[in-house]
Amino acid sequence: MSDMRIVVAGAAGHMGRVLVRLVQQTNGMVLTGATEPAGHAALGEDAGLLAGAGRADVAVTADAEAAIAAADAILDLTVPKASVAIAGMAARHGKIHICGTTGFTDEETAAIAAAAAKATIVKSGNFSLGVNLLAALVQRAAEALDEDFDIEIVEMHHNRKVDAPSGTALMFGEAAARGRKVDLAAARDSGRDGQTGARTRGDIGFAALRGGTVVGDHSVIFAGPSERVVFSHYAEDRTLFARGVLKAALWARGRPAGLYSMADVLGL
Ligand SMILES: NC(=O)C1=CN([C@@H]2O[C@H](COP(=O)(O)OP(=O)(O)OC[C@H]3O[C@@H](n4cnc5c(N)ncnc54)[C@H](OP(=O)(O)O)[C@@H]3O)[C@@H](O)[C@H]2O)C=CC1
Ligand SMILES: O=C(O)C1=N[C@H](C(=O)O)C[C@H](O)C1
Repeated sequence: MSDMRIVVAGAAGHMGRVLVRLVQQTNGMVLTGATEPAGHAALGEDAGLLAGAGRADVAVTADAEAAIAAADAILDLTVPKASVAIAGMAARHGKIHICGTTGFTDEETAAIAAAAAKATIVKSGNFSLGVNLLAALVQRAAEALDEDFDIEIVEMHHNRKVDAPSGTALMFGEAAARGRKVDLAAARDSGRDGQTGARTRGDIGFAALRGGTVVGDHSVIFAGPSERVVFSHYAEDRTLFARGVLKAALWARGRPAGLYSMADVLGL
């Protein structure tokens, strides 16, 4: 089989640079495109050199449409507006879109789901094996522990992060809600401040901390009568996420159009 042709969106970003490096180091893949929006300072630079790896002979371009048309897959950990546009391009050209961006509105989420009628999209708020395994365990715990156990989800990230709760925290919230057979939108309680009143039984609470260079810490706490069950995950390096993104891209090759999750990729 020929090498899979890969475009990295947001190639100058924190995750973009890690992805470029990993694609260059991975057998069976070749970097054919790297994008940033119009006016970006990195346009025209070599994506490999920008990533601190070897020369890739791929100049960063603002023409994402042409890059996608000439590739098999685009790896996209950017910003919500860009991801919606990329999903549309992937649909127009029948390509693979690996989407790890977080912070979508409901409308943006629906637009990406619609694009999956014609594109093969793997979308996840967290591409790590550990987080996806933990989500399955959280669902199981929420099935087993009734509403005497209050569910609270706490996350901490670096001070650049612009969305809260994190995509991962929301994944854990969805998993807990599935286990409890409730709708997360109805049970969700985020950002308590001031005279909040007592906690509502059955709510799923979220708290977001921001500071320093923390890559991503998450805990799901089941606080019950006289005991707490706590599930935690600590990301130590962004390569963790990039490895999952590449695994998803290889898995998606040859799959029909549709919206897939990392749980599908991992068979969880
Ligand atoms: N699912 C997962 O496993 C993970 C998800 N994430 C998510 O990935 C996203 C990116 O995180 P991070 O790398 O830290 O953020 P960065 O801000 O470092 O990188 C985002 C990059 O995307 C660029 N960008 C903005 N608009 C476009 C566009 N239209 N086309 C192409 N590129 C564009 C930005 O450009 P500019 O310099 O102009 O801002 C920037 O270079 C976040 O939503 C984060 O939550 C992060 C880690 C793991
Ligand atoms: O912004 C980040 O950095 C991360 N974002 C994802 C999220 O919102 O959960 C995944 C990871 O935690 C890092």
